[in-house]
Amino acid sequence: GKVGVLGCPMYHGQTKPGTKEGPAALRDAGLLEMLKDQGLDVKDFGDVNIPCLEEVPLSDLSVKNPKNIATDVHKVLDSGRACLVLGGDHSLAIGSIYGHSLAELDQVVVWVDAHADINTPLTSTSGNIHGMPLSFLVHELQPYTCKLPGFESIKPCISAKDIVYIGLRSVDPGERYIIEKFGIQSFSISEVDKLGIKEVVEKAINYLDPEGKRPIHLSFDVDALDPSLIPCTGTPVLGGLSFREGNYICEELAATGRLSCVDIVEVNPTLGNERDKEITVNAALQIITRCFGNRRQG
Ligand SMILES: N[C@](CCCC[B-](O)(O)O)(CCN1CCCCC1)C(=O)O
Ligand SMILES: [Mn+2]
Ligand SMILES: [Mn+2]
Ligand SMILES: [Mn+2]
Repeated sequence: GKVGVLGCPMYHGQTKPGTKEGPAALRDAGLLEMLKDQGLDVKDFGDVNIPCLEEVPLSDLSVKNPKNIATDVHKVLDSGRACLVLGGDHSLAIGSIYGHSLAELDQVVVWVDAHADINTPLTSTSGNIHGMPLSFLVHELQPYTCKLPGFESIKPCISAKDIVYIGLRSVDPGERYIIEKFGIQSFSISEVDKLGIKEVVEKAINYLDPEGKRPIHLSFDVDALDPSLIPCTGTPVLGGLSFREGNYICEELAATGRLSCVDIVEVNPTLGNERDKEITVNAALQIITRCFGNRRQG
């Protein structure tokens, strides 16, 4: 398989700037070599240009950010490669999902996360954009939200029925209302406990794409995994997916042969000591290799 790797050192979606070190931490730990060692044709497209907040007024900045990300993701996909986006905080998904829609109109989205990330600017209690990305992208939500200055270039591009959540365990009241109102399919951690990860993944894929022909966008927030596996992330929530469950999800999505774009987000190497960083980066690297065909059978 052919993979294009895009670093996206986004940190403006939340208050802990260390997420801008995420791409470097994954590359420095040997990500590209690992992917090549499993037989992939890997091309590194470098980092998206994320202008730093200080100099650029927010309005220009947000126009540029999602646009840069969307443009670069579109370019990777149009080069015939699957796109691997290394975050950076989860606000980057505004750009990566929009960019995916420029290359493939009928993508479906698997959102693996402890959080729903679908607050609108009006329902958010934190004001952090990494808690809102889906609200900019979902057609049905547009009458209920507001356009942030500078986000004009981002058009909603997915429908509520094209999203499935896996791993939810920290959902805000406004998000719960939105999920119920638009019938967004979600498998929370309690459903993972009840059904088991095999049935959750089967149901998720069959719900999104029963005919098995639509490109899949996996937006994987590492905080979906248990904090013991990912000590270096900004918004940890106890009782997450096990390492095996996380690996299984990615192996099964890769096995469809339609995994077109993968975001790996919210690695923040500055949170925790050297050992914590090593644990976090190693877990993230394993997850990434499963997205591109490497299965645990050895
Ligand atoms: N829902 C939160 C967290 C978003 C996490 C973003 B992700 O998934 O990309 O890491 C949290 C809201 N917060 C929860 C505790 C009580 C105060 C509000 C928010 O800030 O909107
Ligand atoms: Mn195109
Ligand atoms: Mn999260
Ligand atoms: Mn997230």
